[in-house]
Amino acid sequence: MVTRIIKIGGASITDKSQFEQVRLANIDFIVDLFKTNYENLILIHGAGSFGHHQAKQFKLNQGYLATDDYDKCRWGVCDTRRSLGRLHQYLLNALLAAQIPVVGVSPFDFLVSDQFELIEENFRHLCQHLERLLSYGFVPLLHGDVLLDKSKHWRIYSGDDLLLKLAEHFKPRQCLFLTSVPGVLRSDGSVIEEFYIDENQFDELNSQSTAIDVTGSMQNKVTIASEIVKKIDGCQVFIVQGVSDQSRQILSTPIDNPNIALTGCTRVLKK
Ligand SMILES: Nc1ncnc2c1ncn2[C@@H]1O[C@H](COP(=O)(O)OP(=O)(O)OP(=O)(O)O)[C@@H](O)[C@H]1O
Ligand SMILES: C=C(C)CCOP(=O)(O)O
Repeated sequence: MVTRIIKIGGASITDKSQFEQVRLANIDFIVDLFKTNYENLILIHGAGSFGHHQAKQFKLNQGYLATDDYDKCRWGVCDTRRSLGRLHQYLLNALLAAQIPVVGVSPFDFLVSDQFELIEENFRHLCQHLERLLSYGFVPLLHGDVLLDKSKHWRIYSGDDLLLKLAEHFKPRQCLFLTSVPGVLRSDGSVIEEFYIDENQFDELNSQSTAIDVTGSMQNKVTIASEIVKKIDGCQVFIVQGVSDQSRQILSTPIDNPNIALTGCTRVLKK
């Protein structure tokens, strides 16, 4: 049984406007949230400033295009994964220092797409591996990654997309997206506290869309969060600032409390 799946957004632990700039104090704050409730937990982290820059430079989310220099793009795959590995290491160090029995798991080692498509069969081995880790009491830490693709050589796979697939399989009680902003914001900057999937609209904030991102930023997050709410009955879904009182409150409230009511973050809901 999985209680929670949490995506630690790259924006919450790095400065995405800079190349490979980690925010160590933010990592410590977020790790502290899991110190006493890490049972049946799956963690995923995003790339932030460790990966999005290279992925954009080498256009990795388009796969390999015949017009591009193959060796250069292949190098981009290697460098993106090296960079992701650096951020992954920061998180592993902090989680282990907090006595959380974490082990790293890379989607690259398990998932191979075809024409960017991933089918259920692709996830079988990964999910079996995660089930075994969880049954032994480990906390798996996965991440957004580069995947190999049978037709296009490679693709980018967001931690948000991975969260949806794992949620479909494990049917957790709660999914959290920790990020750098309080939640889904309106164009005037106020937070949409209850985002109803069939009613609310997502407004892209132009002023905030300058950070480098190849996986769709908040818009993709809202789409994924909506899919989870649609597909998994009873799963609480929040988009919340990683370093905030709200994230602390959510993670210190027993999961069985159906009346968890918060201000200053977004809960994604269906009517
Ligand atoms: N309407 C909006 N509401 C909230 N954030 C928005 C909105 N429009 C754009 N954004 C941007 O989306 C960003 C969050 O998406 P992003 O994908 O960067 O988060 P993340 O998951 O934490 O990072 P990563 O993808 O690196 O893991 C915010 O930092 C904000 O700048
Ligand atoms: C290699 C990359 C850029 C993975 C992106 O994953 P995300 O930050 O979770 O969207």
